Amino acid sequence: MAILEADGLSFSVRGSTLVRGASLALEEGATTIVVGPNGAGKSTLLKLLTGELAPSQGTVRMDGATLPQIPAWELACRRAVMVQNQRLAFPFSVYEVARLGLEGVGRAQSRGRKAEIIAQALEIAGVIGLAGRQYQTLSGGEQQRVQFARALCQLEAGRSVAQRQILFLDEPIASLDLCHQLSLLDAARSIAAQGAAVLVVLHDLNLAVTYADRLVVMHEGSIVAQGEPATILDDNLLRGVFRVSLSFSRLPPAGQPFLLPQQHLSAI
Ligand SMILES: Nc1ncnc2c1ncn2[C@@H]1O[C@H](COP(=O)(O)OP(=O)(O)OP(=O)(O)O)[C@@H](O)[C@H]1O
Repeated sequence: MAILEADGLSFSVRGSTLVRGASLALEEGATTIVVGPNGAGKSTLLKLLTGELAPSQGTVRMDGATLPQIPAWELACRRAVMVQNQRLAFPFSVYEVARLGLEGVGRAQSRGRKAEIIAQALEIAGVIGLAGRQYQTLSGGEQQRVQFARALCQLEAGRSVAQRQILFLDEPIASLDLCHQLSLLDAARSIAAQGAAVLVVLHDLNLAVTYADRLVVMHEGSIVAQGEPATILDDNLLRGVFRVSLSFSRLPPAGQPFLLPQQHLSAI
C-alpha cells in the first residue's frame, strides 16, 4: 500500500519548468530509485515529495493527507531526508550532528534511549569510530555517512509516533568508496524491509538496477519511465535519456546489474 502518492506535480521558477506532470507512488517496503542525467529534475522532484518545495501544480499525499495538512512536527516523524552537500556553520562533533536528527522528534524518548538510537545509527553508517571527531575535519565521504546517521536517528525516533515512514536520500553515495556505497544501500534496503518506503536519487545505473524494486527515470523535468528495472530499461531508453549504448543483446534478469560485472561484489 502506498505511503505517499504524488499526482501531476509540476514546479516552475522564473519561467522555467523544472518538473512537469510527475506522478508516482511510494509503497511500504519498497525501494524506489530515481535516475536521470544531470539537470533532469531529480532533486527538485525529491524536494517536492518531501515538502521542501511547494508544487506549482499537483499534490503530494501521505496516507491521504496533503503535505500542507500535516503539521511540521508530525512530518518530521513521518519522513527523514538526507540532502546533498550538507554544510554546517558550527563546529559540531560527529555525535552532535547525528543527534541533530532527534531535534523535534526525540522529545518523548528518554536520555538513555536517545543515546541508544544515536549509537545504533552511527554504527549502521560506519562512523561510530569517528563519534568524537569534529564534523568539519572529516572527509567528504565520512561527512556523507554522518548525514546518513542523522537521517537514521530521525527515522528511528519518529517511529514511536509514526509507523509508516519514508526515507529520502539524495545522491547518498556520491562521495563514498565502493564498500561504503554498498553498505549504505544495503542499510537503506533493510529499512525498507522493516516496512518503510525508501526513495533514493542515484547516478549509478548498475547500483540502481541492483537495489531498486522500482525505478523512476527522469528526463528534462518529466518522468519518462517507471516500473521494475528490467521491464523498463532498454537500449532506446539508455540512448534517448542517458546518451549511452548497451553492449548486451538483452538485459540480464531483474535485480542483476548490467553495465559492469558487479554481481560478485558485496560489502564486507
Ligand atoms: N532555483 C532555480 N532556478 C532556476 N533553475 C533551477 C533552480 N533550481 C534548479 N534549477 C535547474 O533545474 C534543473 C533541475 O535541477 P535538479 O537539481 O532538480 O536536477 P538533478 O536531476 O537533480 O541534477 P543532478 O543530477 O545534476 O544533481 C537544472 O537544470 C537546474 O539548473
